[in-house]
Amino acid sequence: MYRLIRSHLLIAGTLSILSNLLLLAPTIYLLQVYDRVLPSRSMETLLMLMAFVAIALATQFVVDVARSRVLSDLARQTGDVLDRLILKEQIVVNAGHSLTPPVASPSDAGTLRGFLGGSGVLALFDSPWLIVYLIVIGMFHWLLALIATLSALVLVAIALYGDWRTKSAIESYVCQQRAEDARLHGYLRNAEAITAMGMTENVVNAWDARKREQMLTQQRVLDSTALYRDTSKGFRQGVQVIMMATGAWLVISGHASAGAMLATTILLGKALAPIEQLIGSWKQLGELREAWRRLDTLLCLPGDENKVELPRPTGKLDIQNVSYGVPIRESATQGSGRVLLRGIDFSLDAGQTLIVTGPSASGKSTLLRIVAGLLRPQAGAARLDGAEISHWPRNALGRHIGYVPQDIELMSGTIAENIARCEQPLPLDSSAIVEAARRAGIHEMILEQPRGYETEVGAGGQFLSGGQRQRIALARAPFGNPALLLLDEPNASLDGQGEASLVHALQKIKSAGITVVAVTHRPALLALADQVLALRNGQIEYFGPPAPEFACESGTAVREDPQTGKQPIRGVLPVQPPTIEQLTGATS
Ligand SMILES: Nc1ncnc2c1ncn2[C@@H]1O[C@H](COP(=O)(O)OP(=O)(O)OP(=O)(O)O)[C@@H](O)[C@H]1O
Repeated sequence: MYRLIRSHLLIAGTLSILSNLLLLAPTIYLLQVYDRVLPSRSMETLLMLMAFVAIALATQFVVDVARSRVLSDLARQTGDVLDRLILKEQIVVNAGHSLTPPVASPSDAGTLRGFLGGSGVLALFDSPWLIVYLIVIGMFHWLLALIATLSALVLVAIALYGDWRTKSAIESYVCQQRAEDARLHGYLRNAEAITAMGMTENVVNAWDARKREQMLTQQRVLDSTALYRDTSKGFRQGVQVIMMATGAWLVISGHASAGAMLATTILLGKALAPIEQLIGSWKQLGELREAWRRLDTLLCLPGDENKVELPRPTGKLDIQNVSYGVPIRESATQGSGRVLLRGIDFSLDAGQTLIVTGPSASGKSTLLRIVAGLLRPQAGAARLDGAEISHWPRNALGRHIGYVPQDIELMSGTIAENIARCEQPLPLDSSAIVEAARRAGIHEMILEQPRGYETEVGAGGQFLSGGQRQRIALARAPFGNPALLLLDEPNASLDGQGEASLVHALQKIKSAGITVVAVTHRPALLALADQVLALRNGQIEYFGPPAPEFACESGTAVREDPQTGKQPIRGVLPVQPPTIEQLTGATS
């Protein structure tokens, strides 16, 4: 983090030194008026002093404006860098279906931006000047310096005590706040079901109960901060009275001048002001500290910078003894967990089509996510053209992969933008977009939309039907000619006609030499299969070419039934008897 903001901070720090030096001018002016102008009654001296202080004040104004500009520029620049990183990390974490939330959230960048653009940062810059002011007070009289030092120590002690008392409360409510934000997001995603089933009141009540708890914690922090702020304010005013009284006593006993008495009282006020301001904004400082810690961790996360970009793969896939597990939700501890895939081992030549099937929750989508590089197996390796998938730079790998997830949500934007994978600006030559739509058999469907390819799909694609969303996702996947196409139940929302055009599209894709891995429960895609993989309980039950009984006729898988003749295969594909060890060498 420091590296990101160092240069701006150095400039702002230098300007702060200048500003604080210039801040001494009015005090010197006051001292001179009292101790020199009044006894000598010299108008020239007064005019000279006025000119001196006017120049100092004007310069200070310029320096302060410049310092604020530097800091607001820093807030904007840092925000830009962090916002990008945060969004990237959130996408990666969500794509990996991780139980651990993203390291940082957009509100962390907002907190930092707010702090850098506000008065809190100025108080931080000004507070070290306390020592300089104390030295200057000491130059007038040691007793005044002693009072000032003791009062500064008391204020610092109040600040540290306040920090100690509120730290854990701030941490806990920031944590609650993040969990609530995630929950709120979940409610909004499920708005349709919530409204349709009359769950709105229940959801709002549940949310309200949790929010109230969070608000109570926040209120405790605010109350304590207000208490420390008022205490420090009262204390500072009391100290100024004592300081003035001591100054007056020193003047009466001839140890100091009247000017020194006033000057030191004013200096003390200036010295303590930033500390008082910091105490008053302790809640924001606590939030900033939390945000800073998370942003720092985010910036330290390993990126793709050092990964070597490999040439375009041919699409040969080697899944070598892959096992994948997740920690148990309740304990969320590493070590003990649940195995979702165990000893998955198979290879697919470039250009081959693999149909993955198996009962619900057998691990099909999990396997697909591993092949897409979204999940990293704990054991074994998934390789694309011999290179471990996790070793690929994420963006480079993505260009070679077409992926249709099980739950399709399109991005806000036009149909064309969605097909072109949100490329900005859209390619000038839109023939690739139209070609992708034609290949998926949706060109005509798109032309029927109100604004054709320019039709807005709405948030998540809400203006389109489930089948339309699926077909646009199917056009997007092979856009850019990837080497590997991964489809998770691509025909789940399609009618007979849609399924037939999907089969047709996949035939074209297959003849273009693209490797395809498609998860399906339905037999229509079997006609395209070079290999079939059947999973059960996270293990391979069958891997090999479609067995003879999976014969396909007119795009429909059929099996010879001794009694009734050829019957279409329905539901889950029939699988070989479990010969897992022979087929995969997997150990359970
Ligand atoms: N992020 C996760 N954390 C914990 N468990 C998970 C996670 N993702 C998947 N699972 C579990 O892994 C198992 C396999 O899920 P997966 O989605 O791979 O099954 P599937 O075969 O694709 O099922 P379906 O055909 O119903 O889509 C399920 O029991 C699911 O609960």
